[in-house]
Amino acid sequence: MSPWSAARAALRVYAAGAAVILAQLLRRLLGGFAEPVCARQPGRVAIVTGGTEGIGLATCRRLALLGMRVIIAGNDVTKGHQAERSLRAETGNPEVEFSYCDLASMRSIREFVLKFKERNLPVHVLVNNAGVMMVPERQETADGFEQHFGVNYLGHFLLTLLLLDTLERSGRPGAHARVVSVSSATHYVGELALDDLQSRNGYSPHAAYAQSKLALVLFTYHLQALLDARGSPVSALVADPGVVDTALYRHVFWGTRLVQKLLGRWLFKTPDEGARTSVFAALAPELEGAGGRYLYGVREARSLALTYDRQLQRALWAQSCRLARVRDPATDSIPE
Ligand SMILES: NC(=O)c1ccc[n+]([C@@H]2O[C@H](COP(=O)([O-])OP(=O)(O)OC[C@H]3O[C@@H](n4cnc5c(N)ncnc54)[C@H](O)[C@@H]3O)[C@@H](O)[C@H]2O)c1
Repeated sequence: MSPWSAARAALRVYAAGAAVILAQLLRRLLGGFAEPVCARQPGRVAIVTGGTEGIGLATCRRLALLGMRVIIAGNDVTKGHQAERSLRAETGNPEVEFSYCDLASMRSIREFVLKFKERNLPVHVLVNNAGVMMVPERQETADGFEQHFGVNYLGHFLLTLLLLDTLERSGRPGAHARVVSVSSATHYVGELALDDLQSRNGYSPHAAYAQSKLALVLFTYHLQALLDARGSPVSALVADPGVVDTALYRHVFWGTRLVQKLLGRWLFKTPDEGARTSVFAALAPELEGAGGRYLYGVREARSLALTYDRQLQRALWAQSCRLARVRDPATDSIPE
């Protein structure tokens, strides 16, 4: 990627963020962010990746308050156990637990799933929430994938496919299991470099983040098409939380961090406000059986036109199966 393309990607990402911030400010002035209305969920099970802090932790809190068994899947053991303890105490729900899962390692993801499956528990909700943003220098995961692509997208791709049989057994007509993938408005300015998904030909932290979030949308729509073809009682949805005051911004331009520090309480959503979209996607009764949607706040929105391109969805899906060395559920084989 040329320096010019990298600068253009950065400008586009900051412009997308600024547009969301303005819309949020307006919404706050007009009365705030709507609450999803969801029934209690006793006996139901959720897995939330990156549930140790930020939006993920707030999502776990809301799900635990509704009586779900919540599995916090994360790569930080100390924060994981802290989150487990504090959520149990805050919500009075003893069925909150931490389980180690490093999305930057295919082996760790496989071990997490194996351990989970040994318990014969159902999964009614999988929230693919964990993420990294704008890692300044190009870094690779344990398996040699660019960090944003590997953690934000491919790790979740593998996790979802490995849990798909359990999700399919856990859902039923009228009460679909749900896969919620947390994307972002930056997907609107993202580009998918199918010939260079790992950013080997030049690295831009902004382009790499936006690409990973775009990939999650393409993945969700293809997954839904596959689920529809199989008649599976599982829905796949995208949640866009807005601009939220979390530690995700640790690597952004210092000016943005200053705005976050000084004006965050007005311009940014709180983690709990950000989590409402994930919880809406995971549980709202009005979304029953209505997968393949992009949700912003508690409403459906259109994603980037490119995300509806079936051919692009298929091409990314096939490459992802190859890279993650996982069987395509449609053909039960790893594509060539
Ligand atoms: N904060 C925002 O404004 C915003 C906007 C749009 C989308 N999002 C998305 O929301 C999601 C949550 O972000 P956040 O704002 O709460 O950020 P955060 O930094 O507070 O939380 C990110 C979580 O991901 C986990 N994580 C990171 N690397 C991991 C790995 N290798 N394995 C397992 N877990 C890992 C972290 O431990 C943490 O729990 C991300 O996918 C992010 O892209 C956030």
